[in-house]
Amino acid sequence: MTGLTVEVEDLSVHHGEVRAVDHATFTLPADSVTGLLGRNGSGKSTLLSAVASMRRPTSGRILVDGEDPFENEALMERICLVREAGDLLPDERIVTNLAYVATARPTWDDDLAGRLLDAFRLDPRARPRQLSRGARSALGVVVGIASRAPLTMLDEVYLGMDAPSRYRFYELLLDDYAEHPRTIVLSSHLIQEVERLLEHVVVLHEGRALLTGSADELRARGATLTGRPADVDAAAAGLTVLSERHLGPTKQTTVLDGVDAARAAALERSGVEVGPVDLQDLFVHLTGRNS
Ligand SMILES: Nc1ncnc2c1ncn2[C@@H]1O[C@H](COP(=O)(O)OP(=O)(O)OP(=O)(O)O)[C@@H](O)[C@H]1O
Repeated sequence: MTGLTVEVEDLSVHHGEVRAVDHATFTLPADSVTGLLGRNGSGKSTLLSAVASMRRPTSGRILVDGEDPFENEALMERICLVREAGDLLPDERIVTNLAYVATARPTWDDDLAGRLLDAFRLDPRARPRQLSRGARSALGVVVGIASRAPLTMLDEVYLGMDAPSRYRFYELLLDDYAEHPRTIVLSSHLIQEVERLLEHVVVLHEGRALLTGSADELRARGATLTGRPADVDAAAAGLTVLSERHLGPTKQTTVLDGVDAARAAALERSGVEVGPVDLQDLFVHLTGRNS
């Protein structure tokens, strides 16, 4: 089973007067991990619920594996959207809930679900309503990973999970993805944490897909310049500065555009180290303005 491709064309989804998604266009490649990055209220959840066919687009088009997902039952069992706690029945035991999910998901792996419950120390006899917020989120993670859906969308599933649990989640997701490639979308604003997982990125801002591409392409749009402060300042002169940090006697400045391979080589020769841009810096720069 391979992952599904998602094509979003000029998509708008309104909630009454609110244009939650506003003429967004992008493609998610099959068998990749995409970060859907955006500030609060940028439209991430609305967009994902439209792809999962829980909301009808106001205009524009969504194609999943070339088909419209709306009321498409055959496609629905291949698409899994996990929001907090995975939309489970709050008063049924976890084991009962998972058995119910399994009947709806042909790709469900029961052994994996058991191992994930152990990893997050979730008692199968517990009921979702009794769980702490972080444990409920971990249960959502179990549903999302063990479903092994060809299109798996995890909408800020880490809410309330502490740092060790979140890192465990990233590790378990990557391990399973390596063995069973599929299309995974992670919506998040914890960019520094998820950055290393991402192969592809869509930055949503005020409902629009502001930036989309492979994570490496986006990182190559800027550069970090590290070295003696005077040398770094000279190298960054005239460029758009995204951030500046002092690291003991050295300075690190992140710039956008303007550092091609030839310029990077010249800077390296003059003692300024050139590295890729941090996605977080790029994200803050692009979405920080209230335009
Ligand atoms: N059911 C709804 N009715 C009216 N407006 C809504 C509804 N759901 C979302 N919105 C509005 O649509 C916009 C996008 O919300 P959405 O939840 O999709 O964003 P988000 O990027 O997922 O946000 P967050 O990161 O805070 O979860 C916001 O302005 C929000 O207030």
